[in-house]
Amino acid sequence: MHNCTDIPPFPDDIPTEQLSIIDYQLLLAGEPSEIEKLYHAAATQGFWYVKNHGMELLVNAMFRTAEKVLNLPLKDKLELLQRDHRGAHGYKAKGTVPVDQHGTRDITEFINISQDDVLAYPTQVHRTYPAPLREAMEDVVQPLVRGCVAMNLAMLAALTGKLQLPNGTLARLHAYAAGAESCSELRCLRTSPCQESGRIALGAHTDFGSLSAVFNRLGGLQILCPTDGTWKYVKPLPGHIICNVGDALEFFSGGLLRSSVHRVLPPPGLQAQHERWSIVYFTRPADDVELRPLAEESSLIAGAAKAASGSEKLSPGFTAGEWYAKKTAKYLAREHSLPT
Ligand SMILES: O=C(O)CCC(=O)C(=O)O
Ligand SMILES: [Fe+2]
Repeated sequence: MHNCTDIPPFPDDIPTEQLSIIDYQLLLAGEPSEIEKLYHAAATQGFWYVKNHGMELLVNAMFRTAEKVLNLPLKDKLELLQRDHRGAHGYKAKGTVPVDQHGTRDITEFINISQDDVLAYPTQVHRTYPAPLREAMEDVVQPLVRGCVAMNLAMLAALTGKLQLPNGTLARLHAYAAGAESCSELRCLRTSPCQESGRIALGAHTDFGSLSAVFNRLGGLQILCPTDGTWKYVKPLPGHIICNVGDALEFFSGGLLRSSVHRVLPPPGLQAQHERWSIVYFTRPADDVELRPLAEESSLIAGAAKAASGSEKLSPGFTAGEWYAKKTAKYLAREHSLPT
């Protein structure tokens, strides 16, 4: 299922959001039109594709690793359960989170792998992981996470300039001093096949951090379109990463960048009979970074934050670590009452 040629095509008759495609190599070369395209996408839809990232082989290997991990017996996976905000690195079983007002549960399981643990491996920072992950750590997980860190830092650097912040400002908020803890992580998700119409696999949410990079093969990801308020699919394109802005970057930018609401439905059309796998890498600020507009560092951001004044949304009064804990608390509380 991880080979794009094996899967039924994404239907061409469903509402689909057109996203900009950013060429990672042009971005690295500092091409002004590419940087402008990225900023525009981040400020309007909050989502875009990235091509020419050079990580496709690692991504395929990570899908194979994810399959081995999530195919472990449920009792082994339950030993990896997320426990609290610190232990949000770990396993979330399917059926633990209500996805609508009737209390219908999600149909997606996932495991969160802490970036701190990956980069420090074999030293353990937060927790241990099962054998299939440990075995792939050096050849697959570490190089993939390093590639994602580099890509997201390159995009943050480009956005730093467009937000008229001094060079290095956003990078600094995501630099984890030696020994400091971060919430950045790699997530592997599996959604059971489902042909029930209207079923939601993963409920509507925004991402907590600054930037997310989504690798998927089958459709199902939808964004709430900012212009007309309707749900639109994001079509997976072979070799392309789907990237999006998270809450932290919306706060830092005084609302200039958009953390868009999204959700996952079972794959559309003929794809619905297949299991859906995806991998997401989340870049999050260091735990102690305060979430608020960076108004002192940029008059552009100061102006935007002022124009949006009254919107508590932009200064929630939390650090990144507290924000993450608050947002995860809702489903961590339910982990121990799994439906059978
Ligand atoms: O599976 C996907 O395509 C997206 C998953 C997602 O939005 C998330 O895990 O935050
Ligand atoms: Fe998400």
